[in-house]
Amino acid sequence: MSLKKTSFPKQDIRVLLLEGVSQTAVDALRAAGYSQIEYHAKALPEDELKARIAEAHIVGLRSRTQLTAEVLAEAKRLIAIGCFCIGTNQVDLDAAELAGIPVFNAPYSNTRSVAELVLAQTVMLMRGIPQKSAQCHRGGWSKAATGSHEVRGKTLGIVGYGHIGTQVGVLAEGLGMQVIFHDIETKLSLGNARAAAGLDDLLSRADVVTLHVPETPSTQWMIGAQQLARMKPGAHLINAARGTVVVIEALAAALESGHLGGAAVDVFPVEPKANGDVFESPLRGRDNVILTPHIGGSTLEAQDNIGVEVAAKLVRYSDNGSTLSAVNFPEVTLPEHEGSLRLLHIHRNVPGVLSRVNEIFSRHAVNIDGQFLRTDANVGYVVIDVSADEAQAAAIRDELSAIEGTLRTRVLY
Ligand SMILES: NC(=O)c1ccc[n+]([C@@H]2O[C@H](COP(=O)([O-])OP(=O)(O)OC[C@H]3O[C@@H](n4cnc5c(N)ncnc54)[C@H](O)[C@@H]3O)[C@@H](O)[C@H]2O)c1
Ligand SMILES: O=C(O)CC[C@@H](O)C(=O)O
Repeated sequence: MSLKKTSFPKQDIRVLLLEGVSQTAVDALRAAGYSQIEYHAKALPEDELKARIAEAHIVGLRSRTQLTAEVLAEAKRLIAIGCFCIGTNQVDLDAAELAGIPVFNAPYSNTRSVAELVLAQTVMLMRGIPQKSAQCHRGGWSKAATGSHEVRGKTLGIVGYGHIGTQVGVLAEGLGMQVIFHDIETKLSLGNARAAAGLDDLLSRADVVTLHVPETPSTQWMIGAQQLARMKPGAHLINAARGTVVVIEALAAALESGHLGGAAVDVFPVEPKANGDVFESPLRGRDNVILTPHIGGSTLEAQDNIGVEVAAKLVRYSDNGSTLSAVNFPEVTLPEHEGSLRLLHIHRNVPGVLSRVNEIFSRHAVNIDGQFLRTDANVGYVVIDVSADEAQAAAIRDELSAIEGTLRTRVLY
């Protein structure tokens, strides 16, 4: 296979894939010429993570690996991070950006999987199936309709009306539910869904409340004892968002007191690092709680799609410099650079850098075929296509690297 040359051969680019990301990612990376792939089925302990990431140019992970500022400080060679999931809260996005490292994710690939699970849990909880199933497992038999309800005509309250929340709403309306939602942004209502007057209003009206917010400072512990007390007696809570959104001890207390009828919880404040590790939770042992090991988005369909999508974003950035859909970085969509060398310069967004960049190019008297620039509050990303030979490009790159405020430079040949 003839491979387009990059600043150093693709075959030398080391890709570290963690947490058993789908084989489709490995296949896509190999097909694009990336052969140095280190694959781990689990998350690594922090010490090992630091040692492995120090060697890596690209890292791929799911929700368990914490890429803190401390871990990223070890990642001297890292050029890109791929979160093979929706959530990116496990990465210190600011620290990554200030190290000149874009972070990519798969914002839609497992949306449907989560929505289907939540819909199923809504039906199960409203029918009291978790308790009935547990009873049968213990040899019991209680064939009563008490506490068992159709979902038709009941109210589903969706907190966070984004990609997943809206899908859940559409599916729930298909079963005849009334959908209300609460979001901090003004959202277009799909179908007959209606915005609630606020979180308290939603909590006091819904038969089932389902959470679909990201982990942010505004969502941390947003459902505590006070909010649970506002829910209707006998109502149910579903959390497939993030474990930090619900105060789990308060949820356990609301279930213990009988105020809530049941819950389905997929995400936890502390989750085991690996399959087989012990799962500790105050919700364990309760018949009216469906517990799942953070598998809302874990279907083969979703994982395969995520593998393809995130690998493609990493390859596009590594080969071409394109940062389209990066979650922490100025987004630049770039054409191919056939016939030109492409220089990438990532710098702190401070005054004077761009004029120094341009001064270097004019001094070298190379023809500029294209220039692309995007900035955000922290970082500037400038991409320059030039007609130059490799020696000129290397000289320019060295001068660019010496500009104060430079975070990273690369040449794509
Ligand atoms: N359990 C799983 O396996 C699984 C799978 C996928 C996603 N998730 C989680 O679900 C979250 C939501 O995913 P999505 O794709 O729908 O995200 P999204 O960004 O499309 O939607 C999130 C919505 O929440 C809203 N929001 C943010 N802060 C809020 C607040 N304080 N109060 C009310 N609304 C608020 C946003 O405005 C947005 O509309 C992800 O961030 C991830 O953490 C979990
Ligand atoms: O695959 C995972 O580990 C996380 C899945 C989910 O929480 C997501 O954010 O997409």
